[in-house]
Amino acid sequence: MASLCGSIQCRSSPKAVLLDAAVGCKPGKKISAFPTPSSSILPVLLRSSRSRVPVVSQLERRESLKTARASVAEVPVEVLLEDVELPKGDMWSVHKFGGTCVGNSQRIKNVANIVVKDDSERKLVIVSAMSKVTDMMYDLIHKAQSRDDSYVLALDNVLEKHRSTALDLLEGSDLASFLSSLDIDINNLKAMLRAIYIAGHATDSFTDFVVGHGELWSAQMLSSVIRSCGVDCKWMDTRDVLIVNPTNSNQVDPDFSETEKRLEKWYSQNPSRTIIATGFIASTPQNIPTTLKRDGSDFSAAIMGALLRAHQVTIWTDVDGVYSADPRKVGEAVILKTLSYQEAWEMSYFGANVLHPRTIIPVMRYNIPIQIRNIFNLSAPGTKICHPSVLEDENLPKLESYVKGFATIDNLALVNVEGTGMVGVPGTASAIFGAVKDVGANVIMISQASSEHSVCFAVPENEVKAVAEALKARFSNALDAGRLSQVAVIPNCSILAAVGQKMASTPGVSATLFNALAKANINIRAIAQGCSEYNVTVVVKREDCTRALRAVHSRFYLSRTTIAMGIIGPGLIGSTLLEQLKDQAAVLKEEFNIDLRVMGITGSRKMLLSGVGIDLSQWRELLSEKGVVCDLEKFVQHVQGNDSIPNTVLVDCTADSIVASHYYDWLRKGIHVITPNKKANSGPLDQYLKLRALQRQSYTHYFYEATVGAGLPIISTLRGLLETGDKILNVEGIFSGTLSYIFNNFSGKKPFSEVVAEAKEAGYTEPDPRDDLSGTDVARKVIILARECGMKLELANIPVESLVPEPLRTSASAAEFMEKLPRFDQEMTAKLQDAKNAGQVLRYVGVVDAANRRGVVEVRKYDKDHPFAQLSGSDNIIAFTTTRYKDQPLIVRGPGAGAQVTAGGIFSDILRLASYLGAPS
Ligand SMILES: NC(=O)C1=CN([C@@H]2O[C@H](COP(=O)(O)OP(=O)(O)OC[C@H]3O[C@@H](n4cnc5c(N)ncnc54)[C@H](O)[C@@H]3O)[C@@H](O)[C@H]2O)C=CC1
Ligand SMILES: N[C@@H](CC=O)C(=O)O
Ligand code: NA
Repeated sequence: MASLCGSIQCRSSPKAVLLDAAVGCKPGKKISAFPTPSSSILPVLLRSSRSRVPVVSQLERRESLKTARASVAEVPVEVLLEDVELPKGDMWSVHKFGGTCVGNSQRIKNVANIVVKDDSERKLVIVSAMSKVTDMMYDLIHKAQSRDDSYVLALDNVLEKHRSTALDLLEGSDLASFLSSLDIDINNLKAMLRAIYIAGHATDSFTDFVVGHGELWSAQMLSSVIRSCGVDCKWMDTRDVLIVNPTNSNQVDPDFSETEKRLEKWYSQNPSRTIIATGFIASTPQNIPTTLKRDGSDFSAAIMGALLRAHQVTIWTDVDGVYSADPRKVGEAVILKTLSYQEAWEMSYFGANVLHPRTIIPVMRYNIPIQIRNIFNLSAPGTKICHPSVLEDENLPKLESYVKGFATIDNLALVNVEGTGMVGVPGTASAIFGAVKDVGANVIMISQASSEHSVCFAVPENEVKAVAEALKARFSNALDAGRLSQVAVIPNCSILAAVGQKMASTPGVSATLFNALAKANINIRAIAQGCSEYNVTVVVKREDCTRALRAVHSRFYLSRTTIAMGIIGPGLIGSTLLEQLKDQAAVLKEEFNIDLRVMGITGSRKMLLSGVGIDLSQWRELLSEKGVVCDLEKFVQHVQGNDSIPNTVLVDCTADSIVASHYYDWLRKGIHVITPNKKANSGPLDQYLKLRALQRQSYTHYFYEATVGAGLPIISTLRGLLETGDKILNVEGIFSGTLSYIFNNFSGKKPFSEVVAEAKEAGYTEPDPRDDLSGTDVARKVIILARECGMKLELANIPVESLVPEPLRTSASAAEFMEKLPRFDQEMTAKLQDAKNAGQVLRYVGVVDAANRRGVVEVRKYDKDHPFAQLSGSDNIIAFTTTRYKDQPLIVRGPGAGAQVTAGGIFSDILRLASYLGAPS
């Protein structure tokens, strides 16, 4: 029989018995059959040409052939084949192996191995051309029709690739058969390409005929290898079976009933439990070769799976399955274990490299699952695409099961047709889309609000010019008359779609999606959701698309809440924060789903950058060994420009007003800012107001709890009072950890300068301790709280009593100041003695006098039983007197300076940010 090729194993199945009887061999004994030219369609193509190629198609020959030639132990014998009925049902499993799966001889052996190991009763295997071969074949056509002689050489390369693969794979008569059939094919191709060369043109069917050869060769080689493993196996040229009708959109529609008839007939003449069939290629009802176009082999497998009512169609590829988002854009994308047909459909429509939607339709009719598997990672279970009722319970977090994945389409433009003249006018939409159709543009998304003032739709960017021109021409009267105000084009857009079957009828999914986008500061240009609710589609600026994808992906718990952090100023506080982050990172990841990645650390001289996150156990060594000259702009770009992380925060641990002056720009870029640095909030009022206004307008966060009272909840307490409608009358307190420590410990036993040195050593002071002793630091805190209460004060408005001896105020450096301070010890001892004599203690206090809208910083004397006199260590104490807390003020007290508590306050702001960005609370 025509397609018997190589050796086959006799089996004791009914069909095999028939064959066994015919050839007189026992089950298990090998028989061989002669090959036949695979290019069975060629004569059909050339029937009307004057070629010397025989004009009887193999199909026709097969019609008339009632016998097939076979051989036992290489001796040809005639085998009489009787019609055998094609069994259908779940005894069949269908596999499809793409080009990379059969890319070389070793891979073809692997494929054979997988096929042999599949213990299904019957198997049909669709195989693509070896990788790159289809492109090589298209290149032959291209060269020949451009009259480029090098097509001859290129054809030799095609021949050589298959010859050498066959030499690796096959031997004996199998090899001889294949090589002889390959030679015939190549000679036929040579003739055909010559004809194309002379004509300078290739028709579609000529092209389809040529390019389909890759599949013919890989199917023949694979079937030979499988037979050599002792498995009864035949190869099928699907052009003899698969019949399709071209549609006008460069697609084809399978003719299922004709294909079924032909498949049954083919099977009756080629009964086998394992069939290796060519993917991609098919014929028209007139037996003209054609192809199934893009992703054609998947489609071949789906059609065959449906016709056989197979229990499963496995699509073998080189990825572990379908990802929740493009893994090149979202590093944390996960493989989905299951998808419903509709979900797979939507994902692939929106650009996910899943399956072409049409591939799903044939199998969906019979609820046949499609399994996507990685041929290079057999341990990965892959993704199963099936009816929603059989989706496995994956124990996924709730939201994940609602939204399965996200996909994007780039290079789009939005067209907005706007005007009052459209309202209530039937036919407007038809006229708009009629004009779009006339220029052959593909409308990807449509959105129209019910006010009917505008119709907005997305088309591929390269089609938008023609669309806009067509619309302007079509509506020129309406535009002139003002019934339409504009046909506007918004270029550089992308679509982001969230896909999930369970989104239907689940409130809150789109709210969560939009919320995640808002929090990532991404503006949505247009929205569409069909009433199937399987996808929610938004249009965003192209430059925002990847960030948008990451933000929504991370929000729906497909990945952790991941934040890219940049730490500026790894001094005392900064380095303590890095230490705390290092210790807590694993717990945050595992228990709270928060993944904090320090992507950069910059001091004032060197910076260290990382693409994945700095190893915090050795950041000091890395900074000193691998650090580069610091450049704040580059640093910020790097931290924000990370590939896989949607959220960025810069943590300013300096006391630098220049660093603080960048906050506005950073927030505008969507970068969150967290800081213990008081310079921005106590700096020039106009800049402060601008910063806060920006912060309120956007979803970008600016947290600065540690600027007052270090880790103590001062800002948050004040906010809480104000936001719940309380009225602040007065905030009074000891705001300086340094001064608190000094006054708590300066009892006269040690000189004043020594106590100051202790405070510095303990990490309570500002980088320059004069900022503490001068009262400036306290004045800044008073300003910060006053402004928080809505008072518009500048630092200069606060009268401050300085403790820095007059002659030291102009010392060149903090070090010089510390060195000279002992000269003034006696002066301070005298002040202390004055207070003691009066039975009182000295305390350095700051006051926000909200009632009188002023602030003050001064040394006050307090009785020894006053709460302010009871402090120890670096304690701060802050008393809020409000309308609600009038008789007894609300008091917050505790250590208000020091590395651990300050870094802890910053850390807690970072976690607040994570929770605002969607981490579970
Ligand atoms: N020490 C404490 O208890 C508290 C401190 N703070 C604030 O924390 C901040 C840091 O204080 P410390 O760590 O004690 O100071 P520090 O002097 O130990 O550290 C500051 C670091 O910033 C670096 N730096 C300065 N300018 C820079 C620039 N332009 N770019 C990059 N790096 C730069 C310095 O080289 C230094 O490493 C200050 O704003 C301080 O007011 C806030 C609350 C409590
Ligand atoms: N130097 C400051 C540190 C906190 O802001 C202080 O002493 O309070
Ligand atoms: Na605080």
